Amino acid sequence: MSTPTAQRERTAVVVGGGLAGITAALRLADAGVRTTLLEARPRLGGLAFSFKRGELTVDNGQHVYLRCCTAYRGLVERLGAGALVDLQPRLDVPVLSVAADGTRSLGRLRRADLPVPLHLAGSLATYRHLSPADRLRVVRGALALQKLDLADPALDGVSFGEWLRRHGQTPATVAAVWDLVGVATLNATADRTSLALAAMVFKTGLLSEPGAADIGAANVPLGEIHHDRALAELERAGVRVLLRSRAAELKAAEQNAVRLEGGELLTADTVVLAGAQDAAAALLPPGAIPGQHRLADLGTAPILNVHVVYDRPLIRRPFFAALGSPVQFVFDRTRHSGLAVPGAQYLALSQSAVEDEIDLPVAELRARYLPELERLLPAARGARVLDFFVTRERTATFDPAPGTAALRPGARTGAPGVLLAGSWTATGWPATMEGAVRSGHAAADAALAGHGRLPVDRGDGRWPR
Ligand SMILES: Cc1cc2nc3c(=O)[nH]c(=O)nc-3n(C[C@H](O)[C@H](O)[C@H](O)COP(=O)(O)OP(=O)(O)OC[C@H]3O[C@@H](n4cnc5c(N)ncnc54)[C@H](O)[C@@H]3O)c2cc1C
Repeated sequence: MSTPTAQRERTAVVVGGGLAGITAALRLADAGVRTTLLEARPRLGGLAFSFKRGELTVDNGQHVYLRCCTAYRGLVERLGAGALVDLQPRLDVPVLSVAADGTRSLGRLRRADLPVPLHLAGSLATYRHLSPADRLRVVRGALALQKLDLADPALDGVSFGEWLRRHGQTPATVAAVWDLVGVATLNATADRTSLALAAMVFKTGLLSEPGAADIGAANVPLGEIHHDRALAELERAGVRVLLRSRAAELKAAEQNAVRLEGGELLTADTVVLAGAQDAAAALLPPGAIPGQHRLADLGTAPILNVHVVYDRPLIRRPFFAALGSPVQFVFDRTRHSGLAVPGAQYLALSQSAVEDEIDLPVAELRARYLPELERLLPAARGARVLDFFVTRERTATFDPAPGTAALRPGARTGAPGVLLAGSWTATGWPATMEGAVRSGHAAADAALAGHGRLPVDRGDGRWPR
């Protein structure tokens, strides 16, 4: 005879060891649920991971977060990794452009310690990449954006680009401000982005609190936080972590059962599917969520990272953005990577929304990017390239196109005890670490609801305890 759930220890299986799955598993374990975390790959961290290349430890892609990413910051603290991330005291993005005659111009997107929206006014007023008239246009655009109601479903039917044009934005303002920020955060140009997602990003990041957009990043390889620290903390919390363990089938019944590729069957009251949308589509019982057959319509978008090790230092700042160049953002990775060649510098170019480049051969990317780096950085002209390689993430994010909101399900499904998590679910955020962690909290909150007075995620970044 089976024991009633209320009288025995509750159990959960979390499928997927990315940030969403790590969060959900920790929360469930914290609440006393006997939890198993399955990860198909040999490491945790999902899309935000590191690997070894000779002496270098390489991140698959440069990851940054903003001060307003409270849930991600809360997870980092929960993992005891607060000292392994840095956060700018004040937003400061150097933006470099080089004219055809070689004239270099460095603009700065910086914030002051003033209330919103004045915090950006001084920086915009002197922003070299825009004429005075265009600077005013940006201010008007920002004020119009601030008035948008993020709860209005109509926003998702419009492209950000179309809205920007309707609000007086020019190709110059789109390139120097809206796409400069938007492509990196949304992984699509304004014309291909839902106004709902763009408005969410700009309102939250630039127009909520003065410090919201201060930029942070790990000061160690991502794997030290998302794998090493996460594994240690999950095990400390009592989670059974099974790496190299792919869930092949979910049998939803009174007791849900997950069959591993190797044949093992794990039964659990709660199953959190925390893989990407294709993984969820493969495992969800038929009819578990409305519009399940449309999950594949939630497309994906690529991110490319171009890694170059030079024999000498070329940049002094931790990162800069380029304008009027195929180069988007350039990060100094020397310190994080363990590069041991004295005097050498390791730069990583983070290239978002690069559908037309993601499959180009390395030789072609080298021919495209090395001369461009020489044009942007005069010191590169005499420098020797010690290493050049690329990392390609073809399905880095979901495609943030208009119409996306309707395709993103919430955590709850119609199958009892089966929940969804992942940055692609309905968090309101674009595909980010923040969205992933929020989705993990949402799944845990839904799983734990009705099981007594357990702490829930308050959305303030403090780990529910
Ligand atoms: C190159 C790149 C740069 C990025 N830059 C940023 C950035 O700067 N800032 C930012 O906030 N975000 C960034 N992102 C996005 C961010 O990394 C993701 O949104 C986030 O990590 C997604 O986490 P997740 O847990 O939702 O999913 P994932 O990371 O996709 O994790 C899902 C996990 O589930 C596992 N899985 C799937 N199916 C199964 C199965 N059947 N059985 C077992 N395991 C399974 C997968 O192996 C994977 O590990 C970037 C992404 C990339 C790729």
